[in-house]
Amino acid sequence: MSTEDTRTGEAGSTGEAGDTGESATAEDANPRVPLRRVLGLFLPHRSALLLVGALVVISALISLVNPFLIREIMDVALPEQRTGLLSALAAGMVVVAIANSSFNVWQSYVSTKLGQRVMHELRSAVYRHLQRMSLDFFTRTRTGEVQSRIANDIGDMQATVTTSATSLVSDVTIVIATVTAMAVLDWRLTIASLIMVPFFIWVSRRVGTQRRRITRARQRQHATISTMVHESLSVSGVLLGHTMGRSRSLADGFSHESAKLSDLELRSTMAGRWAQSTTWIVLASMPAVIYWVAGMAGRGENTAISIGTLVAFTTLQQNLLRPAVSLLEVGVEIQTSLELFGRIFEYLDLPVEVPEPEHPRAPDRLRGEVRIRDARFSYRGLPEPTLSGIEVTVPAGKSLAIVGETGSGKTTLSYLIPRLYDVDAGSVTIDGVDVREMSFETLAAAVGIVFQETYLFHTTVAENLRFAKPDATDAELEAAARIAHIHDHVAALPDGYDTVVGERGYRFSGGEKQRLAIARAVLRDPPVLVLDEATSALDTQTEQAVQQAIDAVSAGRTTITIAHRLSTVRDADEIIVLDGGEIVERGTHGELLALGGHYAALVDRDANVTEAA
Ligand SMILES: Nc1ncnc2c1ncn2[C@@H]1O[C@H](COP(=O)(O)OP(=O)(O)OP(=O)(O)O)[C@@H](O)[C@H]1O
Repeated sequence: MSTEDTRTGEAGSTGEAGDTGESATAEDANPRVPLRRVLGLFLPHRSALLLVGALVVISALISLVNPFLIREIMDVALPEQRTGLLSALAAGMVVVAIANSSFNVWQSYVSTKLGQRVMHELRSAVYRHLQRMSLDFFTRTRTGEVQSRIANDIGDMQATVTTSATSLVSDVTIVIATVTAMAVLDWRLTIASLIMVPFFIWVSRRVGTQRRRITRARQRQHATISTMVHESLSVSGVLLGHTMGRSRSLADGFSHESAKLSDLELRSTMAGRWAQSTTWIVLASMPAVIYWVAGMAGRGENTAISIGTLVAFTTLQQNLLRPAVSLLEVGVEIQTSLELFGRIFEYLDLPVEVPEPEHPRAPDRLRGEVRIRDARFSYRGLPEPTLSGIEVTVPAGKSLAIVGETGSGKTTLSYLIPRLYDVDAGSVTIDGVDVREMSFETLAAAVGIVFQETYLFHTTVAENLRFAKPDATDAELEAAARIAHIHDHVAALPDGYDTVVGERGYRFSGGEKQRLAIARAVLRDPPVLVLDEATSALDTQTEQAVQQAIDAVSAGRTTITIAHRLSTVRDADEIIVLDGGEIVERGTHGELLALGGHYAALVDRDANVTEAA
């Protein structure tokens, strides 16, 4: 455990690289996201989707009515001075405007709700999936990276998906309907208007690709910034930064990364702006072209275009302006969101390395016999196995101590029991059932762990303890705290069990935090207790307090202790000595001393250290 913590701790000095602790997933990969997969997310909401589509089409069609009313006003009602018809047509125009706006509001409500629902499902799915990832994933991935994908990527997607998808439908409908209406009015003017379309499509695609590239870089930069904040502005990060005199250089490093993000944001916003402006200018000049074409066409016989048609036509053309420009923008936005979807799908596609069995088995009665048979385990990427040929049986209620040099594999072995990793070969069973066959719930009920470094949430003592057992009564909390020898301390605090422990429990001392962790572990009353002993980091008095707590909670349970101080393992029923991931000696304290091998040497060294202290 300690080795691992140091590694992540070192990565905390993000000031230099910002990219330390790179994710296991290949960040440079650019997986093409199939559009079908994105659409698949919306499929379960077919009815809402259809409603949005219908509303969009209706409001687009309604907006087409006005030009025809205008034509009637210009060509019939006004010249023929038919006041009744004029009033009806004018009233019609007002009704159309009201109907159009009402449908728009309704449609934006339904579509935003739909978009938010899909994003919420995606966010939850990613969180749920990441909860199933093994420890391996988290030791390789920057926490800020995970945070950033859930917060920034999905957040940005939300904006693009909800607005882009609806404006896509709406724009396409308006464009098709308007062009049809234009063709009904006059096909020659329509052709003259559409001549530039292929050019616009080409421009949009180019800008889209460019934007996608910038988005990828931008989201990665977001993740870097999140990681830096997460690592260097946490209690541990600040402690390290201050004591190493690196606060200023961390701030400079952050400033550098922040400037990079600003630059990327600017480039992302500006990508394609020139193309958009050109499009706007061309479309806005269209009426001029139309008047010119109409004027020219009007010189021949039988080809004159009525003033009404001309005004109706240019009105339609103005209608086209906004959706046409927005369509080009939507094309670019879709490319952007595909990139974001890609980053999210990448996480969703990560294989679950420690899967929960579909048909779990549970021991008839949990007694707490732990058996490890011929177990082998290798960390990914390491050439040699970290553990091999491990063969241990701890009868229910007995104690096992694991000792060995630093890096010999003690912590790794303890991880195999609660299935933080799965063995590569061999098996781990509890009361005769392979841990791989147990549901996570059964396993958690069977094994309680106290890690070397205590992790507490930024909430009250009571809430922290209840994390182990949400329905625990106050009396149960107190009983657990008493066993762990921490009740008196907590009760003496001004707010007692309602005291907020502070970020990661920094408002408690090391020994107090450990005893809280012990109380938390025994609250569930697990028959097996794994203790990664950290007493070496504590002073003698605190160590005694923690040891008393450990002795108290160990009574009647199977305990597997990773011992860093040999004074604490004398009474263990069995001691195994690890060396290079293999068991090199086993027996009781007396037997191992008599053997005069590794254990005796370790005890010797430990005694010297204690004496020297
Ligand atoms: N996540 C990991 N990925 C790769 N290698 C790891 C990982 N965790 C530990 N190791 C390596 O596996 C070996 C065993 O580590 P482990 O933490 O089990 O040792 P330990 O005996 O508990 O040491 P200590 O007494 O210092 O806590 C070490 O060489 C360590 O560097």
